[in-house]
Amino acid sequence: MSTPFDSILVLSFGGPDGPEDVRPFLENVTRGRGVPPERLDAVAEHYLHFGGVSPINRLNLDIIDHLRAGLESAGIDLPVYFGNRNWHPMIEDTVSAMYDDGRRHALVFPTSAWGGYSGCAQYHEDIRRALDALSDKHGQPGTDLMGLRKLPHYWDRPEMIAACADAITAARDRLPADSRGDARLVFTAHSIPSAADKAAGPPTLGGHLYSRQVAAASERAAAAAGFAAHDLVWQSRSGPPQIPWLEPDICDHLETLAAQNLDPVIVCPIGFVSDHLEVVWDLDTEAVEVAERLDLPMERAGTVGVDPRFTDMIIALISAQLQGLDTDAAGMGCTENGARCAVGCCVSQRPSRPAA
Ligand SMILES: CC1=C(CCC(=O)O)c2cc3nc(cc4[nH]c(cc5[nH]c(cc1n2)c(C)c5CCC(=O)O)c(CCC(=O)O)c4C)C(CCC(=O)O)=C3C
Ligand SMILES: [Fe+2]
Repeated sequence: MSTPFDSILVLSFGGPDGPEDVRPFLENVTRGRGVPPERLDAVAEHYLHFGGVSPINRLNLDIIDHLRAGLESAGIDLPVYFGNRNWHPMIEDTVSAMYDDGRRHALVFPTSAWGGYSGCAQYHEDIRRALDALSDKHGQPGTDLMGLRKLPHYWDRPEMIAACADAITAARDRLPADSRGDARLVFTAHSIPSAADKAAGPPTLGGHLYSRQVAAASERAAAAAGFAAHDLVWQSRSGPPQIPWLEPDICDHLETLAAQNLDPVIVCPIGFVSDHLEVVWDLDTEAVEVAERLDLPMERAGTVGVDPRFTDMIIALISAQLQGLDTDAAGMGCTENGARCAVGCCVSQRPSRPAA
């Protein structure tokens, strides 16, 4: 569909809004993906600890409020919609409502900055699912009805790196003045199965696109914050224990660091744009408990979603598209109607999901 863009869809992961949502939400997340029941029980507990409410929906609505205000100041008159992969508002319902409102060509902003199956390809699958649902409803191919163009990976945008560096500096300033100079900087992102990381990105680039992007973003943010050294670790692992995932885990790494010395640690969740459950539970609860047991002073840096530069970045990505940038020039991850970024790109490792 080559009509001009007439709307924006913010597309995210979704999270429960109350205790009764927790189980059905987790069922949606893990549909046929080999997450053991014990792990699901444990994760359900994490959500129930917060009354069954994930902060993610409210945080996304904040991002959308800022985006609407930013678009207005930039003189861009496009309505902003919100849809999720795993919980309400579900992308299928949102896209259907967009169609009913007369929207025919939307730009899709995903709340993941990264490549890889979970961070990019799965968002393309969400877009295809929504177009399929539209097709079922109207009896015509979804792509004859509407076009949806996902914006590119944005982990390397200068606004992101600058916002992340400032969040690190702010965390360092919260440490006691006499030990700040020795602080150790540790970046963390969501772990994924090692096989999924190996398969991440177009085959021509040799795989490992996700972990390489996270490593490169960490390098840049550390340098911008004035750190000569840093570590990169992973968090929130799920899946059966016999399957390798990216390591080390943040909590294991805190043990390793404490065995060396008790210099304070700054933990920067570079892998996430907002303080959702993976941050407030896995870092602010679990990792904090480990650090306290070890007597290791620890400060967690904020996430970038609340920084005005994050909004500026989304608007810059949108403006580039409004100026007629084609998908190839826009950067990796930008395709129309859920098309893969390249042949064989991020092919899912799960036999239950055939590669498109
Ligand atoms: C790379 C990546 C991102 C970053 C990119 C992006 O942001 O998209 C991310 C984000 C998120 N992950 C989230 C939550 C969950 N992730 C799970 C499971 C999994 N994540 C994976 C990867 C990622 N996940 C993987 C490989 C699995 C295994 C199962 C599968 O292959 O799908 C599970 C199941 C239970 C468990 O095992 O933990 C839950 C509940 C929430 C919402 C938090 C909230 O509610 O506030 C968010 C933003
Ligand atoms: Fe996840």
